Amino acid sequence: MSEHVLKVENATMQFGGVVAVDNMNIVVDKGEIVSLIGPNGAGKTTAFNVITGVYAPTNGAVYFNGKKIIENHPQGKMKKLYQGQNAGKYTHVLAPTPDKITQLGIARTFQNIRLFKSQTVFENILIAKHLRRTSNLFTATFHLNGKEEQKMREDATHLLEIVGLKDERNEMATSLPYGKQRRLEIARALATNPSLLLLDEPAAGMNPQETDELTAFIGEIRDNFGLTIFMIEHHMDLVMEISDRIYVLDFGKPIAEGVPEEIQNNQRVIDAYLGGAADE
Ligand SMILES: Nc1ncnc2c1ncn2[C@@H]1O[C@H](COP(=O)(O)OP(=O)(O)OP(=O)(O)O)[C@@H](O)[C@H]1O
Repeated sequence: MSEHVLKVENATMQFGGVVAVDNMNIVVDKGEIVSLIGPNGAGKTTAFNVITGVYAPTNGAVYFNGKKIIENHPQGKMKKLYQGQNAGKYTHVLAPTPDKITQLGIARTFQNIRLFKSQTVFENILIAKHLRRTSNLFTATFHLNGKEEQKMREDATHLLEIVGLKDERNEMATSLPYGKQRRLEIARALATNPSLLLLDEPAAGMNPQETDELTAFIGEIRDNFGLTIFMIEHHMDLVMEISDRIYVLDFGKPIAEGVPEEIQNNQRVIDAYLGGAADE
């Protein structure tokens, strides 16, 4: 039986009194584009932060290609609170750092663009390629023989061609128009050779034309790079057009899962989200 590329099991993330993610179960299969939607503050980014090792979950586990990569079980008083959810299933804490997650083959973009600001387009890609080899930014640029370095440069050039940024290669990353900065950020994530790509609101701040281009671009990179994509997005046109399946979060809990048509017609979703919070 083939394993899910991503499986989130009973994940709970609590910050003091706020339960940002509440016993969440999600699976994403190979080659799928799956979206995570929900009103502001529903817990979507927190879910990404759990999957990418930014936060160790209060409870639960994350599997990547069938291998458990993250798990936690509550201690002390919390143990009693979460006992019902996993009944002693988890035996130890496994909390890899984000760079270890990247090295496993999971890449991510952020709600706010995070490019290396004082570097060119090409350098942004090259640094990301080095980071796949080592998590240390300083050693990343050393310890390579000429051949390896040459290969990385060729790969970076090739990647810029594929994503349509080769003409901008020597421009400063931050001088690019907004839509292209987003594209560069995705390209930089691709430079780490992921098999799973997490996109956090890739269309945030984009105009309709940029959003249309991005929609096509996400489909293209899924096909060209054999990717599995898990995406948070508020632009419903993009979500409905491109998603194979959609999960809806409300107050940290998944309230629905299904293909776009099912989600559009789900009364609970309409009540919780589409009726009020959608921005389109
Ligand atoms: N580090 C943190 N410390 C305390 N509370 C947090 C932290 N991160 C998130 N939260 C809270 O968790 C809840 C979920 O936030 P989160 O950012 O995950 O929602 P979201 O669905 O991504 O929202 P948006 O669509 O606005 O980006 C919110 O109530 C938020 O205030």
